[in-house]
Formats: sequence, structure tokens, C-alpha cells
Amino acid sequence: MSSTATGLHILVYPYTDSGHIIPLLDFAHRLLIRGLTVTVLVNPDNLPLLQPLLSSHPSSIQSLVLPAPEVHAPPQKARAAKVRAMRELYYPILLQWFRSHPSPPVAIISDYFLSWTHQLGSELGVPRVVFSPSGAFAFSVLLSLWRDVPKPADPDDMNSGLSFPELPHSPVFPWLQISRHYRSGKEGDPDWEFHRSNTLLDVASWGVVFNSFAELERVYFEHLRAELGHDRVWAVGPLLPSDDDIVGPTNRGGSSSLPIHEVMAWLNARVDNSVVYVCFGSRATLTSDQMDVLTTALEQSGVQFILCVRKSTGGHAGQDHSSMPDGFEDRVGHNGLVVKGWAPQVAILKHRAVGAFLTHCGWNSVLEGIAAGVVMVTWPMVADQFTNAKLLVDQLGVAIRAGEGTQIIPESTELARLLGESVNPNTPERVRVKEVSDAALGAIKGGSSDKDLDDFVKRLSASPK
Ligand SMILES: O=c1ccn([C@@H]2O[C@H](COP(=O)(O)OP(=O)(O)O[C@H]3O[C@H](CO)[C@@H](O)[C@H](O)[C@H]3O)[C@@H](O)[C@H]2O)c(=O)[nH]1
Repeated sequence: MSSTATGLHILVYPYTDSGHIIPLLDFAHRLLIRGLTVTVLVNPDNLPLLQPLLSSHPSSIQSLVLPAPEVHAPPQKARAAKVRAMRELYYPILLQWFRSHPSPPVAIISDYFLSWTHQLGSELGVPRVVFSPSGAFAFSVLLSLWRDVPKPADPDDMNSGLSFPELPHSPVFPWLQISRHYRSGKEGDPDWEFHRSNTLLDVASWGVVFNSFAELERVYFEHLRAELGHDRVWAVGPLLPSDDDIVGPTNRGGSSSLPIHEVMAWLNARVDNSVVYVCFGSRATLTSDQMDVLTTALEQSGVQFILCVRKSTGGHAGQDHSSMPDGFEDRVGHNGLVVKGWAPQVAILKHRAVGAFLTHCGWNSVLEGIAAGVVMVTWPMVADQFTNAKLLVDQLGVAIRAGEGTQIIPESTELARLLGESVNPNTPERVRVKEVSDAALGAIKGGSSDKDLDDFVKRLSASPK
């Protein structure tokens, strides 16, 4: 690390959901290893996630713990309400904190939802860097949406296609798969305008760091550099725990009904690439119809599996929350392991016995699946997950399409067939995902992502004000 970067002080501010905070803390870890000093803004609830980093880098990381604002809003308005409340509460506190700090941060790195930090940075004369926990394809779609405001041919028809001809591969999405913040409002509505101005503030920020890697989404990085009109776009992923650390610097181990060593012991008794891991991320819960199809298919297919089941948090979930059918665990016996709560996902995916991953295509899961070299079976539910599934199936050829939200729920016999195919040693997706996995690991072992991280630190050190 060059001496100019050593000690460079950065404020890192993650959004509070697991899918956002985990990769940004992993990124903070990379910065700490490179000799930077980091202050992380967290709420008391998320302090435990930061604890491992505080213990392993006691002299170079501090926490700035601020109370979570109280937010009362229906689920579809919750994010806008939470981000507004954070701005109101934290903006004056942060101004004061920066101004009275003996050695204040020279940059703010914040989640792409926290766009107001661009205004804070401008007032302080400090550059704001957007951290995108989603990929460059998904970011490109959002940028086109909110900047160009395209309309579908028939907004009352949820299957009406919305096309993005200016994007590489000219993708088309059914209207239903477009961001619900965009779809359910219109120009002039306060929430709609809020989401739009957020995207435009992200675009106006000094630079963007992606948890992705050049080889995965090269055309979209090129597209974004052209659209943003600068080259301060860095791909530094996949941000993952190191090889010898199965829970990672942000304590991904979490807590679940089964201790990690029992899960590993179950996997140790299975042959290579024979197990399907099924998990829908940190927020989604299945509807009863989805759960019925899934559990019937798992039983019918005869494949060995680990199924991670979560309780609803009311997040992205539908209204009709499911529970596992009575007697399911007894019927599947040794064929399946059910983990209730938080599964040690990264460790499971990396295990040699796991050959496939039925996933909702949250971006972290996508990267973890790719890095582990497992065939993915896609069932996106909301948000960027539709874009991510399209990338995996249509553009990269590393995944098999199974379902789409509650609109396309596969027949259980069809899903059973797909699950069987996903662990077939000769499936073409297995060859392809191994190639992409090698590229991912190469990127973070001296390859493109390491070079982008070096460049990022160098450009920050050059005092970009
Ligand atoms: O039992 C579990 C469940 C999740 N995880 C981890 O939690 C993260 C989940 O992230 P992700 O796969 O991206 O899913 P979500 O939690 O649904 O992520 C939200 O954030 C992502 C990043 O912006 C978006 O791509 C998603 O659409 C959005 O729902 C991953 O690191 C998983 O390894 C576990 O370790 N154990």
C-alpha cells in the first residue's frame, strides 16, 4: 500500500438491510487491509455485524453509532420514509461531526439508497462515492428508467413489455417486473419524485463502486462509463469472506436452528455436486402456493437438498405467508436438511457436495453462487432479481430458469425435473459456471477487481475534491 493511502480516513455508511450491509462491510474490510482508516455509521441493531471488524482492526476502524429513526409507513412506502427520516435526523449530526473531527473523512462511501449523502458531501466539500450492492446491469436499467422515464405500451397490462434499446443486449421486461416504485406512481407524486431524484443524485456523485467484476458485466460497465461521462466506476467484487474464513468478517454465520458444524457434517456425508441448496435471501418469504410447489417438487425429485426457511419480516414478502407442510421433514428423511432461520450460506455453497442453488437471485446470492461454481436455478421475486436472473440465464448461460415471482409458479413436476437436471454432472450450465467462477476468483486474486480497488484507493488519495 502506498504511504499516501495509509491512514486515509473514509466514512462508510451502509443501508440497514442484510443484503446491503454485508457487502459494504466486506468492502470496508478490503479498505482496512489496504491501510485506510474507516468510520462506519451504524444503528445499534447492526453493531453486532460490525463487531468482528472492530475486533480485528482495533486501531483503524471506529463505529459511529446513531439511533435508528422511528418510521411508520406501509411496506410499499417504507424505504422512502426510512431514507427521508435518516436524512432529517443524521444530516445535521454528520455536518457537526465532520466539522468538529480532528481528522475528518476525505470521502463518504454510502449505499445507493442513501443518495442524500451526495448533498452532504457537497456541503462539506467531500466526494461521495456510491456503493452499489447490485450489479451494473441492474444499475443500468434503473438509470435508464428514472432518467428517461419510458412508458409501456399499455400500463394496465402487466405483461406489456418495456424495452431498453439503448442498453447492451436491448433487454425487454414485462411491466410487472419493473421497479414497483417506478410503476406504481407517476411524475409529480412525492414518493415517485423522491425515488427519481435519488437516482439522479447517485448519478451526480463522484464515483460508483460495484460489488461485481469486470468479466461478469463488462458491457454494462462500458455502458455506464459512457452514460455517466467519466471513468470513476469500479468493480471490486465478488466481496466474499476469505477462503479460510467460512463466516466472514461481517459474521455472516448468523444464528439458526442448526449449528454450522451439523450442517457441514450432513454435507460431508454426501457425494460431490449432489446437493441442491434452496434459499430465498434475507427478506423474501414464500406464499403458500410457492411453498407447496417447492416442497412437493423437492419430495418428488428425490434430490438431496438443504432448504433454508425464514420467518416473515414483512419486508418484500407477499401477504399470504407460508409454512412448511405437516410431516415434510419426516417424509424427506435423510434426503433433506431444513435450516430454520439464518443458514451459513457461503459455507454451504462452497462445500464440494453442493452442486446447485435454487435462488431468488438477490445479487449477493448470485455472486456467492458464481464464486462457488454451482449451477443456479432461478426464481426471482422482486426488484433487481428479474434483471439478475436474465443475466444468469440468457447472457451468461450459468443458470436454469424455474419461476418468476407469483406470476410464473412452475408445476411441481416441472420444478422436480429442473432440480434433477441442475445436479446432473453433464448439464451444460455446469461447464459454463466453472469458467465464470474461475474468472470471479481470478478477479479478486490479483486480477481485475484488485486492480480496480488499487485504482480506487489511488484516486481517493489524489484528493478528488
Ligand atoms: O439464511 C441466510 C440468508 C441469507 N444469507 C446471506 O444474506 C445475503 C442475502 O443477500 P441477497 O442474496 O442479495 O438477497 P436479499 O437479502 O434479498 O438482498 C436484497 O439486496 C440485494 C442487494 O442489493 C438485492 O439484489 C436483492 O434484490 C434485495 O432483496 C447473502 O450474502 C447471503 O449469503 C445467509 O447467509 N443466510
